[in-house]
Amino acid sequence: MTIRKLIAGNWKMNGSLGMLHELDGIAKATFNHPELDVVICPSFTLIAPAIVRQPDMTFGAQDCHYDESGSHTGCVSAPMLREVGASYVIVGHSERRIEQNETNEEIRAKTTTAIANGLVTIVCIGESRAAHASGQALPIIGAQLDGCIPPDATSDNLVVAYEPIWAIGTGNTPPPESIAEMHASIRDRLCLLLGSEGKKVRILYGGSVTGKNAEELMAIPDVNGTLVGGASLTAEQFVPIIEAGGRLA
Ligand SMILES: O=C[C@H](O)COP(=O)(O)O
Repeated sequence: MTIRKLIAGNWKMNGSLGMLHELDGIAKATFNHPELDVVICPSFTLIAPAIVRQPDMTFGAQDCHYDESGSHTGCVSAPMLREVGASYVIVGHSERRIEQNETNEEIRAKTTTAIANGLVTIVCIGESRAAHASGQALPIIGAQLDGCIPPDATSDNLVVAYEPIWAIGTGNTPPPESIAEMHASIRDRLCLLLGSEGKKVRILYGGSVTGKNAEELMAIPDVNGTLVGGASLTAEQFVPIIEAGGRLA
């Protein structure tokens, strides 16, 4: 089965109005590769201006609340994201799990609300360096999937991103055979949780993806794209990743 690849850029708490010109080169590469999906997830404040700059590109957010509205100072809801034109949302990124103490239960609630509001939801999972070193990665990933994935999610509205925490922003990536083992295990779990839909859900790899390693990483079985942090911030670094995806599509 061929699964359409997704290249997602997570700008994290970076970027500014003055940097949106980077989207021009990214858009050009995106439109040259209609066989791929490309999404940029800037900060909340940049989503609307990014859409004004490149109205034909796809944009997402980096989080949303599990309630649709209410007394949650400083938070942003899924309907608000849809209203400004976001199509995707990332939930459960390890930086939020660690800094905001987000639990699997909250992440599942956010995923349910995001999907109900028409957002394609990228659920992040990944093990710590300590868990990796002690051989606990597989059970931890399994528990995160069991805890975070709503039972009625489908391949149209759910994406899973495997990001080993120790690979994020470090320049280190796991060996290809280890990524292959992890993605195969995630695929098996998704099939258990979602039945035949689990066979089609896109599983992204994230953690120190660059233009140099993207093709090798996306050639690994069951790696259906990438979630890119640092290298998504400029066209110079992100376009080669889009082109790598295009060569494999
Ligand atoms: O969401 C993106 C990931 O945390 C990866 O970040 P990175 O590409 O800077 O390692």
